[in-house]
Amino acid sequence: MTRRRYAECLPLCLSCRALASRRQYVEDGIQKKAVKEDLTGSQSAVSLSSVGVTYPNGTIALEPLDLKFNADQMTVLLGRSGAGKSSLLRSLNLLVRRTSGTVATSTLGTLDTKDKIRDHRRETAMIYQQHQLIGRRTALQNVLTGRMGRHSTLRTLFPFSKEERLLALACLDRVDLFEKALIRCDSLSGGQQQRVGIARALAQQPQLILADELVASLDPASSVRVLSILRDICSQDSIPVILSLHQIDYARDFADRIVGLSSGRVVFDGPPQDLSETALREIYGDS
Ligand SMILES: Nc1ncnc2c1ncn2[C@@H]1O[C@H](COP(=O)(O)OP(=O)(O)OP(=O)(O)O)[C@@H](O)[C@H]1O
Repeated sequence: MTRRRYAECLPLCLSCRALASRRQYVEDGIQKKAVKEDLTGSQSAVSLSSVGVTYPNGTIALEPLDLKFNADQMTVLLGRSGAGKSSLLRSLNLLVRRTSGTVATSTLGTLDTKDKIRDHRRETAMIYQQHQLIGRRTALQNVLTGRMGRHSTLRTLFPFSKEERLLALACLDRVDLFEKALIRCDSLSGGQQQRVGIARALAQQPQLILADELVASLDPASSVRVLSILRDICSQDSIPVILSLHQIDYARDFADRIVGLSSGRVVFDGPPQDLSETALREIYGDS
């Protein structure tokens, strides 16, 4: 970090430390609790009713299914390749066209209007396996892109406010990357990049976090770190986290709930301790 850039960042960094320690985020000068107060306890945060997905080429990715995902619950989707995990995740943020059924959230109700769908997408963070970061931009700049959806197109032409930069720094601090704020993302390790992706998701101030095979290309130590961070966010901020994994051991270690899919159908739904050999055969077959 050059001396000038460090000097620019330092006042923000110092304020950010205080901000992060109080676990409060700031948006447009108004302090907002990170905890989603209206998504408490076992109240359902997002639910699918009879949601089915058939792609235009006739592939049935999801048979009509009913699922509810609660706040402060980390749900892992397990299943063979092609079982329908990504299609389920994409149904939850309405990025895939449903053939049947409805999606509802506890704050917006049934997502049946353009406005509700836009609001839901804005409040749903998606974390991808390949990070989807801009390599030549700093970690801080990448995290700030999580704020884009909060502004009109015209507003995005202007620099981010100090409050938003503080929020982005607090999010980087949350994933232990505060010191890397001004480092280009293509200079970070794969695990660090994935943590920047999580910080960007947090900057979105989401009501729901979805993650598609986010540890697929990480080493075991980085995978455990990333999954631990997500689990902490889920329990401390009461944000439901739903992620697909291929590693059964990680599902057992980190999930509150496991949903097993096979050929677009739910064949297991329960806590990790109930994931028996029989259940695994239902999910993965005998091979
Ligand atoms: N855009 C698409 N058009 C047509 N078929 C699709 C499309 N996307 C997925 N599919 C098919 O739908 C089924 C479910 O795919 P999906 O990606 O949801 O499975 P998955 O469990 O996430 O698999 P993986 O673990 O390999 O990512 C598969 O048969 C797949 O080939």
